[in-house]
Amino acid sequence: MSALKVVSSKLAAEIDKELMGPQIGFTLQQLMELAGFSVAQAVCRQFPLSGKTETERGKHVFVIAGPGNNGGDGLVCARHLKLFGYNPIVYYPKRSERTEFYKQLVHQLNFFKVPILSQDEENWLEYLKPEKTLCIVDAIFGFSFKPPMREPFKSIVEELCKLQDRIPIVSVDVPTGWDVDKGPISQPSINPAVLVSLTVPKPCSNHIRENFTTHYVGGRFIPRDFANKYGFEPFGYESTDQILKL
Ligand SMILES: NC(=O)C1=CN([C@@H]2O[C@H](COP(=O)(O)OP(=O)(O)OC[C@H]3O[C@@H](n4cnc5c(N)ncnc54)[C@H](O)[C@@H]3O)[C@@H](O)[C@H]2O)[C@@H](O)CC1
Ligand SMILES: [K+]
Repeated sequence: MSALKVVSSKLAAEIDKELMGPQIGFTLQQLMELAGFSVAQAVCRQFPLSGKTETERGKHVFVIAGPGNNGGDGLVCARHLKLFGYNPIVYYPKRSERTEFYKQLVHQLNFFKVPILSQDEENWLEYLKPEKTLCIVDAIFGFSFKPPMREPFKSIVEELCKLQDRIPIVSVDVPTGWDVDKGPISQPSINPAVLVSLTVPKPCSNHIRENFTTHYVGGRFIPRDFANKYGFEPFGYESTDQILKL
């Protein structure tokens, strides 16, 4: 398999900054909406509800949201999943006070009656049972993660690693705990069943397990010349799709 075109964590941060800079003028909210929407689409593509029994359709999609923008993508994803007929439930243990915007995303989840576990929920693992859970959306950390991981996420990720053989994990942008550039640097590590790279894959995506992880790219929000400026070709999304299987 030829190595994918990837951009480093440093370049990914620069791309983000330029997209939201004065000349282009995207807002974070716009990009996050498209990012979360594309992750929801990847869940639908990978775990379609059509033809499933009532019990299967009722299973939870357990979304774990971290404190930064990767977590924000997870909150948006949960809202779209609800609209798509799924049964999302959100665990958001460390809520960002950085901007009002994150609180608004939580209000929107309440509006859609998506359950959000309390911040200090001790029994969160009760919601993670193969017979009750369709998949886990790992929206804990993305391209700004710097190891080593601090609590409470260290313990959370350890628990996810124990469960991942029985419940598939969908990682948003970067499998949580992986070094963005070097891949899995400590054990145990998350091995996602699905990785949704946003805008362009990061170098760590070259370490996903072939024949195990399905890799999508999402976050369809840049024109060709901008992609070329950063050294990659735009992805061949079809029609109105927000994701492309790589
Ligand atoms: N252009 C794009 O591709 C876009 C990317 N977005 C998302 O934004 C993400 C990047 O967001 P951020 O820059 O906010 O960063 P992250 O969400 O990756 O992480 C930042 C947060 O993690 C904490 N953190 C970092 N290292 C830690 C450690 N070792 N232990 C505990 N906590 C730690 C930081 O204190 C901060 O709160 C991307 O990966 C992607 O998911 C979208 O929301 C918007 C558009
Ligand atoms: K992640």
